[in-house]
Amino acid sequence: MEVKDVHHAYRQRAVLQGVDLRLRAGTLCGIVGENGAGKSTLLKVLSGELRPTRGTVRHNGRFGYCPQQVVLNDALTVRQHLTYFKTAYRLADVRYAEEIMEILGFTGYVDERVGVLSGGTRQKLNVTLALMHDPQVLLLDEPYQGFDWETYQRFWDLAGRLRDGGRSVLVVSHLAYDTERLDELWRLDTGVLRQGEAVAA
Ligand SMILES: Nc1ncnc2c1ncn2[C@@H]1O[C@H](COP(=O)(O)OP(=O)(O)OP(=O)(O)O)[C@@H](O)[C@H]1O
Repeated sequence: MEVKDVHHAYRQRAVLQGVDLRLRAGTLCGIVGENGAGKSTLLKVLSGELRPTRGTVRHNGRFGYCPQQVVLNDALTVRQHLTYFKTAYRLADVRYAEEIMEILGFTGYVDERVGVLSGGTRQKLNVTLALMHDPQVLLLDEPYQGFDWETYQRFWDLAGRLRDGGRSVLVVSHLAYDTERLDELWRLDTGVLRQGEAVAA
């Protein structure tokens, strides 16, 4: 994915002011920034949900986006969500989704209605739906919000595995824990990306 000179403003409020980013295959990249720095706005622009006021975003291949706001239907079960997305992604089966559910530890909820799930479990489903078509470029907005410690660790193991398999993974968060797991760390500050502190290989 290649991002060049991306700007975005909401009316008078300039949020992105010249973002440049090259996300290579097989990299796990983190973007941190304070609340309101524009991280979600940037991911919305990268995913195509928002059109930048200036600049370009180019990417090849399958693409996955996990938004910060969980977009689920409370009336449907977990299984019904998988079936719906299987059709949308034109998948032959949901085996890979089931594997992700196993890793994130919520297979026991497959027949539950989403409306009764805890916040953390809803987020696990949110992540699973963004991943289940095995995207080459994966954009995750605050993906581990609400995760317990073990799930949090498993999430990072999964992200590392995807990176090792040649996927590009971009994780956005206001917290920069576990930066040693990242190949690249960027800080969104006054509308531009600046190099974060060096990350050991
Ligand atoms: N739809 C909108 N209309 C107007 N202003 C907006 C809109 N969405 C976001 N903003 C403003 O743009 C700025 C950046 O918001 P954004 O949600 O991208 O930040 P963030 O870095 O993701 O924050 P957080 O860490 O709190 O999630 C904020 O000042 C916010 O109030």
